[in-house]
Amino acid sequence: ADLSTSIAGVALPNLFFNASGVWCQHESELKELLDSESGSLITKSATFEHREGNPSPRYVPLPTGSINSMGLPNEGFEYYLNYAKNYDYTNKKPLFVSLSGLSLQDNVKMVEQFAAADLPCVLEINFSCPNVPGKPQLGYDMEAMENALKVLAPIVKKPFGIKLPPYFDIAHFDAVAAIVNKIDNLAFVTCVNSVGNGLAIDFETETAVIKPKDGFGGLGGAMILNTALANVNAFHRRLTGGKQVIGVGGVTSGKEAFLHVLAGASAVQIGTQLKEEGPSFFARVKKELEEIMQAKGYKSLDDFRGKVKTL
Ligand SMILES: O=C(O)c1[nH]c(=O)[nH]c(=O)c1Cl
Repeated sequence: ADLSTSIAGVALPNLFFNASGVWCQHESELKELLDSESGSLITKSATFEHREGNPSPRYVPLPTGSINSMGLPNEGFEYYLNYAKNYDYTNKKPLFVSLSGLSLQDNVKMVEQFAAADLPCVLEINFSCPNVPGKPQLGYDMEAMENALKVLAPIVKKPFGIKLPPYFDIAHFDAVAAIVNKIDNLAFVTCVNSVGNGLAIDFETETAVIKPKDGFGGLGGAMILNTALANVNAFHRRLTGGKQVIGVGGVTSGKEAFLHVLAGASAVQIGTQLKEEGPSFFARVKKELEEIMQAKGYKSLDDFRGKVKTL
C-alpha cells in the first residue's frame, strides 16, 4: 500500500509526522524524528524570545489520553530559523516549522524573517495555544484571526497552514471555513489542537494533576478522537480551492489514522501517543495502516480520503 501524500505542494513519503510541541523542542529530539519512520517532522511552536514555559508538572498522561499546560516552552525563534537554514532538504522528509507569536507584531517579525530566508520548509502558524496565562487563543476570536491572516498571508507569500483549536458548533465551522477560504495561499488547516482547559483530578490525593493554571490544561489523546474526526471532516467538507486538512487527535494505532483519512485528512500528526511510545510508534502505525488498507483493498490514500459514508 502507498502511504505517500503531499501538503502545500510538498511531497511526504508517508502521511505521518509529529504534532508540533511533541518530541520537537530541541534538535536532538528532531534528529530522532528524522531517524524514525515518520514521513515528515515539525518544530515546537516558536515565540520570538526563548521561553521556559510553565512550572512542572505540566504534562501528565491519563488513562484516556493526556493533559498539558506547557506554556509554550521553546528555544526562541532564531534557534528554529537556524535549524531550518541548516536542514538537509535533499533528504526525503520535508520540514515543517511552527510559529506561535504572543502578539501579531511578533508573528509579523518571525514571518518576515522566514520569508526573507526563502527556505523550502512549510510554515504552520499556531492560532490555538490554550496555555499562555492571560492570552486568549486566536482561534476562538474570529475577527482577530481574520485580521491576522490578512496581515500575515501576504508576508508569507508561499503556501502555508494554520493550527486550529477544536470547534463544537456548526456555525463556528461555517465561520472559520469562510475566513480560511478567502486566503489564497492558506493551503491547509491542521485540526485539532488540544481541547482547551480541561481539568484532571487525582481521586486519592484530591489534587489537580498539573501545576499551572489551577490544573487547567489542554486535553489530548484517545479521549479527543471523535472531536478531532468531526473537525477534520467539517473542514474537509467546507474548504474550497484544493485547501487541505491535516488531522491530529486521538491516533493511537493504524485504525484511528485510517478514520482520520476517511474523514478527509491529507496527513496525520501524532501527539500524545508519540509522547508516550516514542518515535518507534511511526513504524508501528505505518504497518498497521498498510495492513488495514490491504484488508480493505485500498492501494493509496486517495482511494478512501474523505469517503466517510452517511446514513
Ligand atoms: O502549552 C503549550 O506549549 C501548548 N500546548 C498545547 O496543547 N497546544 C499548543 O499549541 C501549545 Cl503552544
